[in-house]
Amino acid sequence: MQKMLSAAVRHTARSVRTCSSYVNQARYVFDLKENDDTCRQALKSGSFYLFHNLSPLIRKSENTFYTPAVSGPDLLQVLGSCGKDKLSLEDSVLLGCSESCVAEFALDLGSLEKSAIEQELSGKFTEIRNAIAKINGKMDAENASARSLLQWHDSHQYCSKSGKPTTKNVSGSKRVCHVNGLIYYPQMSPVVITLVSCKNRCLLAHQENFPAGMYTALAGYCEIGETLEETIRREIAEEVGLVVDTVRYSGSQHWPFPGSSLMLACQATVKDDKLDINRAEIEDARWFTLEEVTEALQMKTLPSKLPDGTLPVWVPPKFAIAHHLIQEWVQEQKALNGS
Ligand SMILES: NC(=O)C1=CN([C@@H]2O[C@H](COP(=O)(O)OP(=O)(O)OC[C@H]3O[C@@H](n4cnc5c(N)ncnc54)[C@H](OP(=O)(O)O)[C@@H]3O)[C@@H](O)[C@H]2O)C=CC1
Ligand SMILES: [Mg+2]
Repeated sequence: MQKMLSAAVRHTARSVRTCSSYVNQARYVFDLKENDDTCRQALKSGSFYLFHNLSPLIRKSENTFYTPAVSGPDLLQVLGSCGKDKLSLEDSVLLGCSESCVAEFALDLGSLEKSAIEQELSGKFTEIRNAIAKINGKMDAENASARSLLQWHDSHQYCSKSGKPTTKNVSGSKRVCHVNGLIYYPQMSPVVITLVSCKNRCLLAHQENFPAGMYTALAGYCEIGETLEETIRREIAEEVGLVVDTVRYSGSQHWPFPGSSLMLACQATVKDDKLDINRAEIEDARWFTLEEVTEALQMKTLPSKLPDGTLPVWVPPKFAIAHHLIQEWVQEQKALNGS
């Protein structure tokens, strides 16, 4: 009995510690956002993900690349030798905190000479999509939300009502106009991305601005006043002339290109598969079989040309939610077929 009790206590203690640890982290981050002095203090012991004009710093260790977290004191030293008068730790934006409650920030060093900092930090500032490809196709918070936040601050320097400069709070969770008190919070646009299917085929589309050969699910920005389902119905009708029958939510992703979007991914079905493509928006849209989609999923980004000079169809890489929507459909089809 005693043995069972202590096992139960141990189990409870472990679950409480895990839960309380997440709660502690969430509340610590909330405090950092709300309280300038707490955040100022945290900057000294925080860790920093560094960017140069929105390109993240990546470092190579043996054969792998990673985005290094630079400590506050190390960063101060770099700023000291490369341009202390141009930037300070307070120009950073808060990203969150580690499990051990070390605050994590992002700082864009775009006003400093790139090659000098790269040398100091033993890394390279790399265009974000190339950086993601190098760090094993992972797009984590250091890249996604950091880029969106830094970009938002850069483009919200002035109040749209008074025309006067806005000031960021220490954490960067908002900007304030001191003339009229207006508060600006970082914004993102909701976007639906829908994989439409009809019986045993799914619809993938290619836009003029996509890389050659890349086909993906249909996407579109939500308009004010619309529900998620209404946006899906409208976008599918606008882009390919189909009437959506059913919609099922699948997942979501923060997407930092070109600005900051919340991608809401859904599976949808239609009863009638006759396409009427809106060529102003979509260059091509086609129904694909399970075999064709399975093959496209296995293709590497930018596959080599076929003997006739064309590129085989490929789909977005794993860091895009489109990839997971397509993979989900493939798995469901295979389950239906019993394969
Ligand atoms: N993560 C993923 O897996 C994927 C992400 N996406 C992303 O989804 C997003 C939307 O897809 P897309 O097909 O282009 O969308 P839409 O079909 O809605 O067309 C884009 C056009 O909508 C207009 N628009 C309306 N509202 C906005 C807004 N808030 N921000 C920017 N443009 C707006 C713009 O037109 P105008 O410039 O004429 O004003 C823009 O060119 C893209 O940013 C794309 O990167 C797409 C596919 C996969
Ligand atoms: Mg679209």
